[in-house]
Amino acid sequence: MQTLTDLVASIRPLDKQKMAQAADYIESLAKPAKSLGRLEVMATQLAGMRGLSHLDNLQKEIIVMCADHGVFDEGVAVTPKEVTYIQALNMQKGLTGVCVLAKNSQTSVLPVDIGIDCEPIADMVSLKLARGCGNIARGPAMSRQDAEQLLLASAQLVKKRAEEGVSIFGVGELGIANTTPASAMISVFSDCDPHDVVGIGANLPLERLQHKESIVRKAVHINRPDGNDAVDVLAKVGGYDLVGMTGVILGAGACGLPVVLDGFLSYAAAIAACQIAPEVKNYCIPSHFSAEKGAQRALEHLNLKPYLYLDLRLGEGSGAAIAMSILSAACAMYCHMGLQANSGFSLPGSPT
Ligand SMILES: Cc1cc2ncn([C@H]3O[C@H](COP(=O)(O)O)[C@@H](O)[C@H]3O)c2cc1C
Ligand SMILES: O=C(O)c1cccnc1
Repeated sequence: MQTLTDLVASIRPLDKQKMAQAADYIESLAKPAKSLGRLEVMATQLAGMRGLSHLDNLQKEIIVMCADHGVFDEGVAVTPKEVTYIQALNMQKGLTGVCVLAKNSQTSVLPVDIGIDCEPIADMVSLKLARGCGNIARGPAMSRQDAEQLLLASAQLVKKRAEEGVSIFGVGELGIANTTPASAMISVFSDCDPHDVVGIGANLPLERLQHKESIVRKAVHINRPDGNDAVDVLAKVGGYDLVGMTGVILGAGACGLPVVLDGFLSYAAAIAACQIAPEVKNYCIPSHFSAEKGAQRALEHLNLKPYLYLDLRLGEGSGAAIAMSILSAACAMYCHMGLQANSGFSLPGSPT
């Protein structure tokens, strides 16, 4: 994976033949046809991924990209900036929301310092180029070169973890103020006014929402990102964590492995990833419908239908952690259910 072009080229289409075989096999299980609904669709999708030779004993991991944002200085978040660092330490201790939910679904969590405004953190994977990205209300978040370097480094990390046995990835993030750049990215990609996508993030008081909208508008106006060039959008109005998430999504696709999305921030990253490499969409598994205002618009743009409606708006990968149990359920169905033939009956398929 030397260049972004190589990375994109290594994302292959799903294997249609294997998917057809899997669909036939699922039809032969001891149940009415299609009665396990979207679990069947999910198992069929997974069966088409070249990185999964069978759907048994899958090792699940959520990579949590942690970084700070210069735009924090514009008063777009109520949380103290140090909370990014403090919560990153809590990730290591297993104390965050994503950690407990991931533990509950037998999933590991890998926090990555991709630009927290702090000294190096002992025993934490680091891809850090700088302590926080630029303030997008005054200039670009980072150079295009830095964005490309971080995309490749994040994809490389996924490849390494896949070689070490991880077979299902999830994406998460931590970065106080990051709903501001994510809103900017989504408004550029879906060509809509910031008013339609800017939400309260981590509880910004409603009376400050207009200010946050105006900062997003200013960021887009000053940087003039090209909505048809996702790397330009990431570099100009994104952030290190959002670039890292995009790299994780592309990296999973390049390994032929599924990547479970999380909430609002992951939607922004997934839109960027799908624009860079449209084929990667087949490897994306949506998890939940975020309660952040712009979620609907982002998911419509992605054309993905979430599995869970839980009013989550935490981030970190918390929704991905819960959805890992759904992936395990789809695999359990596929690998362990009895067959109609072995049970002495045969049912007609359901009408399509
Ligand atoms: C304690 C705490 C833990 C979090 N974990 C994730 N987020 C989430 O909220 C932040 C984005 O919201 P905003 O743009 O309004 O700052 C990100 O860190 C995101 O991961 C948290 C936020 C807080 C306060
Ligand atoms: O949807 C999310 O993931 C989200 C929403 C608000 C704040 N942080 C994350």
